[in-house]
Amino acid sequence: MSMLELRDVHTHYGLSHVLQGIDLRVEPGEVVGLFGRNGVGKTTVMKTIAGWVQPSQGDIHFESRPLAGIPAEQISRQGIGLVPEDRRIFPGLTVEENLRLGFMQAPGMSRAERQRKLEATYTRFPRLADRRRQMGTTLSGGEQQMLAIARVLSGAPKLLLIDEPTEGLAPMIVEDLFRLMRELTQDGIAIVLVEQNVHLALELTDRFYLVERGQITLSGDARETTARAELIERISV
Ligand SMILES: Nc1ncnc2c1ncn2[C@@H]1O[C@H](COP(=O)(O)OP(=O)(O)OP(=O)(O)O)[C@@H](O)[C@H]1O
Repeated sequence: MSMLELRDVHTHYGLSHVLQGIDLRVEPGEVVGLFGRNGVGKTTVMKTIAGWVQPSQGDIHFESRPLAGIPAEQISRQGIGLVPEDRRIFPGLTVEENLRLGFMQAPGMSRAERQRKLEATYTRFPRLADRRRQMGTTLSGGEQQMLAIARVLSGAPKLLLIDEPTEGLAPMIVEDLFRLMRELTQDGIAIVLVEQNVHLALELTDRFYLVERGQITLSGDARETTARAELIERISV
């Protein structure tokens, strides 16, 4: 069994049938790209995996355990971290307080361990270290994205779901973010990435899925030239 498996997953918002039978898998350490136009349901796939919304039908398994119907906090404790599109930096809290809230997701961590993790986070994200006493919401867009990722990482996820991380960011920051995501995969973390910049995302992606109207209509190996070409063609029509 794969690390994560979705079988015939359906999700509704009220009467609106948004996901209409999603089948998807993620292997350990793999980067999976989830592509598609606006409004086709990519964010809903991510939220359904993380338990932020509940599927109305279908099975989701993470490390062979069923996830569907389990509360979001519990899913996060099992090792799935969602970095949402809107970043959700807590207003009125400093960078460090935002990070400390992330540690609360990690089960059974001692105070000393938490402090060590915090220092390790600052080593990986020096810009956050410089700004640790600054209010989180006063950071630049790129720094807020880093903070959102750092906060989720403090829960020690095995699988990260990252939703449109580069939206509205300057090209240099986008490069930093991709460098960071590459480092995370080298640490063995699997990633599901939703990204509008398909060409850039494909450089990091091992396998991809194309979502159209709540269904997966194409999937493939991102390293294969023909599969990549088909994806790019399908997305640009
Ligand atoms: N909370 C909600 N209540 C009702 N409808 C919603 C809700 N969230 C999303 N939708 C609708 O579900 C559909 C899929 O939205 P979703 O955000 O998953 O798409 P997406 O592919 O991630 O789009 P985008 O690239 O624009 O973020 C859209 O039609 C959207 O309007």
